[in-house]
Amino acid sequence: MFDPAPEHPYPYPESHSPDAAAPAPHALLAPVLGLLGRWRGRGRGEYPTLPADFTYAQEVTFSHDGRPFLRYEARAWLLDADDAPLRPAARESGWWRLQPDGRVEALVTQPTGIAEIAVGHAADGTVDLATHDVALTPTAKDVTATRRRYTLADDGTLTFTHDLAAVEQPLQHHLAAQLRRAQ
Ligand code: HEM
Repeated sequence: MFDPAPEHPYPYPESHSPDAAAPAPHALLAPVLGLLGRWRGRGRGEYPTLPADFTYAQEVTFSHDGRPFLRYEARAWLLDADDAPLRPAARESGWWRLQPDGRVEALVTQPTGIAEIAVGHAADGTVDLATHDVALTPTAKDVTATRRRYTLADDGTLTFTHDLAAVEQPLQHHLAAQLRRAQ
């Protein structure tokens, strides 16, 4: 006989903001407290293998459940010249494991068959993550490295830049976006 589990005893959805009722953020999240929540904004992208630059919008969410890691989720969609949505673009999700001294270990997976492990540092409103390892499914594009930088400015703008080494190209600019808190 199936014995159903009791309802999940911990708050769901996970806490999005530092002042949410519960749970309290873990002390190791201190360097990334300013990122908690949902962000939305526009960006531009390019890569030497692509025929043209592109403009996109993106929504990014950082949440926590009281333990020393962030849940990370990002969804992008391409925009046409009139700001209208063209089609869904990259999405990814993962975990940022905060270590003492602001060190960060991140695990990020994408539906394009790419799983990244990145390491870096969070301090003073900036998070800088660079590839430690990449695993690819058999049909994924050949991504060898990335670098992701998030910078939170005093005016509340979160700037994101993403460098990419892939398809035999060296590490170089792929994306830059500016995000603001979304409701
Ligand atoms: C906001 C997030 C992103 C957007 C809007 C974006 C957009 C694009 C676009 C429009 C293309 C051209 C192909 C297509 O039309 O689908 C592309 C290609 C590509 N992107 Fe991104 N991308 C994003 C994030 C990423 C990330 C996180 C990675 C890898 C970690 C990545 C790796 C690649 C690769 C490998 C290609 C193929 C290049 C080629 O084969 O010539 N992208 N991206």
